[in-house]
Amino acid sequence: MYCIELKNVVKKYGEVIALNGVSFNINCGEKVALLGPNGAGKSTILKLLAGLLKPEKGEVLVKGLDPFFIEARKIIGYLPEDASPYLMLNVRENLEYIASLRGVDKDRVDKLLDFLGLRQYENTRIVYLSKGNKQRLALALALLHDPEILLLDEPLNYLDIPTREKVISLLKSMNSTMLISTHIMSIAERLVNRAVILSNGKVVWQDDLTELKKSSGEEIESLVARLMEDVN
Ligand SMILES: Nc1ncnc2c1ncn2[C@@H]1O[C@H](COP(=O)(O)OP(=O)(O)OP(=O)(O)O)[C@@H](O)[C@H]1O
Repeated sequence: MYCIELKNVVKKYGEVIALNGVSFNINCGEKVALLGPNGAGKSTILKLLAGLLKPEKGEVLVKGLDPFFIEARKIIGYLPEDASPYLMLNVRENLEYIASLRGVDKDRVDKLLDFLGLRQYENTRIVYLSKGNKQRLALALALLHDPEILLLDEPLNYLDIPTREKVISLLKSMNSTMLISTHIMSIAERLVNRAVILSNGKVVWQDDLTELKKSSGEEIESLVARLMEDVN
């Protein structure tokens, strides 16, 4: 069984066709980058997999389950593009609240506070956090239950360089199945083995990034840009 499966998925927002027959699979334990120009449909795919949207047509499965099911939600960690934790709570309260819902030990909250450099902000309300620190908290919330399946929308947005490096090492060390949407190719190259490239709501290319680089000899950034443009 695949850990992530999309079969001929069509998703519309009113008249806008965001996804037009998208199919791809991800094996359990695999780390895959979701690449594509602005508006290609990357965030929509992650929202469908997180159970926040339903497709008009086709099937979206997480370990064979509809992501709307509680059993699926338990094993998913989702970092939205512009995460909005509970604004009236402070950093620790946000983490402890989600930890209690997920049945996670409070030690894990402390570990993540330290790892992500949030200790000094633990009593700060979200409205007073910088964008980077809000992103650190959003990452902590997605990672809290050590999820089997991680859906990350631009995980390194707003983070400073040392924190980026820490997060990259952490993600690399995890055994979770990951689907990571990013515009930063160097990060995709360091984190994943395979990429799925979307354009205009369709998969236009998917394969092993190392093989692609080897076979073309071109810099990966320009190669991927060309793959995206060829179909526009
Ligand atoms: N809530 C919405 N209402 C209407 N249209 C939407 C909505 N959300 C997304 N869209 C449209 O759906 C398409 C896909 O959007 P999506 O956010 O999935 O793209 P993306 O690849 O994540 O883009 P980006 O790289 O710019 O974040 C775009 O045409 C976008 O304008």
